[in-house]
Amino acid sequence: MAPVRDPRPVVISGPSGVGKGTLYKLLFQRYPDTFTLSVSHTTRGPRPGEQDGVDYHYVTKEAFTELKAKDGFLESAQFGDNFYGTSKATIEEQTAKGKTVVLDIEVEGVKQIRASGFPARYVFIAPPSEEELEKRLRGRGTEKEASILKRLDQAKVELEYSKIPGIHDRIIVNDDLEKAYKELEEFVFAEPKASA
Ligand SMILES: Nc1ncnc2c1ncn2[C@@H]1O[C@H](COP(=O)(O)OP(=O)(O)OP(=O)(O)O)[C@@H](O)[C@H]1O
Repeated sequence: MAPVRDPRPVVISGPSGVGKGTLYKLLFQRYPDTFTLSVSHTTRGPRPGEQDGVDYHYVTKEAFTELKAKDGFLESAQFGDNFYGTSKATIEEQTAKGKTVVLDIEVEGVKQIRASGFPARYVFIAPPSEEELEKRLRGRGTEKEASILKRLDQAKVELEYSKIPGIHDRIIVNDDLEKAYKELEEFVFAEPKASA
């Protein structure tokens, strides 16, 4: 098992359909004991087949609000009636077990983590083009038309944000999958920079 030399969690962002999940799942497959995906808190109920502590930490609205008031979340968001968040304690526990935590986060979450000053490293996965992104989203076959259009709109916001210098430590264009994967692998195993 190749050791990760930089203990900071890896924050992966990028537009929906760009291939983030595909890329980090490859990393998990090839290094099963090294990485772990951050488990978020949510106030929504578990769906059939989902497991507490594996898919999410399922909590009540009261518990969520209390943790948020105590500054317990690295980032949090509301979708519909439900709250979602990444707890600092969860990341610290997973890191203490010797795992490198991977966070799959949308742009608002990236801004919040940046603002919190929590040590992390940031990688953005970019599509080769907006046309290719649309093709992948449609090709995946998981989304209805309205959802595809919403995701493409959001993609424009994410791509604009990624152009601001200094936000991400690395931008990887996911054109050829194996090539993009190699770049991700190289990034996660890199020596920490002296300034980091
Ligand atoms: N380099 C690539 N070339 C071609 N197709 C790809 C490439 N990478 C991923 N794909 C395909 O693009 C689709 C979207 O990938 P994936 O589900 O990993 O995206 P995602 O960024 O995790 O999306 P979301 O944020 O919505 O979960 C999948 O069908 C995947 O197989």
